Amino acid sequence: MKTKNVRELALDILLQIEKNQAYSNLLLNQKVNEANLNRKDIGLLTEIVYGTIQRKNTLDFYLEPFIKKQKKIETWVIVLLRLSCYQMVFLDRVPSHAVINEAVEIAKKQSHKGISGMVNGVLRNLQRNDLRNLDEVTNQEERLAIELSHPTWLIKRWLNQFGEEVTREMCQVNLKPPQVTVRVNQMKANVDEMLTILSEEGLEVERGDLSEDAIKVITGNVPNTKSFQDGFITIQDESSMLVSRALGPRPSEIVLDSCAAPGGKSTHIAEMMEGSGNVVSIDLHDHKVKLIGKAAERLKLENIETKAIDSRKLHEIYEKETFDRILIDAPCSGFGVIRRKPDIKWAKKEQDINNLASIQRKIIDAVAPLLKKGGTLVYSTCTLDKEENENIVEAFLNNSNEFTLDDTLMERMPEKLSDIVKNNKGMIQLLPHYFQTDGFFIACLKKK
Ligand SMILES: C[S@@+](CC[C@H](N)C(=O)[O-])C[C@H]1O[C@@H](n2cnc3c(N)ncnc32)[C@H](O)[C@@H]1O
Repeated sequence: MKTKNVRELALDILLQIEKNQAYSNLLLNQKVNEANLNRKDIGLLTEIVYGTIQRKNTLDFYLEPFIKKQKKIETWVIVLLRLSCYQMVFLDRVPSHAVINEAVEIAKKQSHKGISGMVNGVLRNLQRNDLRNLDEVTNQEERLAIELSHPTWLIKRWLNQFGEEVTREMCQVNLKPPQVTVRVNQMKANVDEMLTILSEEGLEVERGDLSEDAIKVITGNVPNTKSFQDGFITIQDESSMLVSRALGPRPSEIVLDSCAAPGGKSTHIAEMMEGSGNVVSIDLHDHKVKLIGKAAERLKLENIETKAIDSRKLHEIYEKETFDRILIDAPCSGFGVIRRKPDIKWAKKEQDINNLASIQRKIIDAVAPLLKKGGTLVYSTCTLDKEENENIVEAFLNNSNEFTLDDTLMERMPEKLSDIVKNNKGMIQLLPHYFQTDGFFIACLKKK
């Protein structure tokens, strides 16, 4: 079989994502491994795939005048036009005529002459004409949705909850490539030692901005390092590291992680407990539970026990007041991680927020009785919407006289955070533009 070039691979990946058959990050990794590309091509492929998904609304706005007269255009042709338009408008390393020639060649391979002629015509028109002006769009929400390439319904919600300035900043951050960070396994080394070791392994690294265990990786492939393979580090975003800090586990405790896969926080908790006590890591899906086991094995952590169970049923399995601490890192809409998984913003629908909120509410109700008196419960999500965050916690508190918000939460958080984050006593909403991290919500509750 003839090997495919970067743009053909990009078309395959984008088409599968468009048909909702795959997640961008997983599919990209899989294709990169299969195609055996060099570093430069991996960079270009990543940039085209992510950029085209991120800017989809804007690209469609630019293309629309040139394709509106066409009868029915097949999805693959739209995707090919989009990825070509992305390169012509947003990348300056490839000249437009080369982008057009490549697109025409791909269209010829895939179909008959009429289609390649149409692709050629549309892209040449795009090249010859000035880009369409956004002022044509008078509705503020629709204009922002096109300019910042997010769905209009999401823009509306964010404008309501955060106002225009913050909405703009969050959307801008979502159009940038994500930062890679690693968490140092403090049982094996400290951050200073790891900065030296990782540099010696050829990575360009810096101390993290926010979390005390974090190192930023500027360049280099983390999974290929000996440090990663030997369990000295784990890939994790800095804001995600703060969740286990909020929980504050201590050696020898019994901790429940009720939505644990792939194990980023369970392994952090187990490290903070210095390998002692017991972390009970639950996830709904058996195949995902296996990932927690794999991570624990790599980190040589023996204090993690994994089980595939629906957390909404945990109260039927465990006795009341079994655990010293409980983490609910709930399934959520993921709008805090759009930089990492840009397809999320197109795949998720507004109704999903209500459905997720109902699951979140059931999980918190089911696991709260399992916490010992005086124990700590952390509810977290990697999303930004009130309905999945504050509203869940407030509704739970309104129904329970056993729990209160923990107003000592900020004492366990980095000092930098108190300057920026509005601390609603025991609740923190970390927005992605504050420190260029993932967006996270963390609420810390105490059982009386
Ligand atoms: C945000 S992710 C957890 C990430 C994890 N805490 C980490 O740090 O690596 C949410 C997880 O909840 C799981 N999940 C969804 N519904 C669940 C349920 N009813 N019971 C248990 N786990 C559930 C999903 O499979 C998903 O792995």
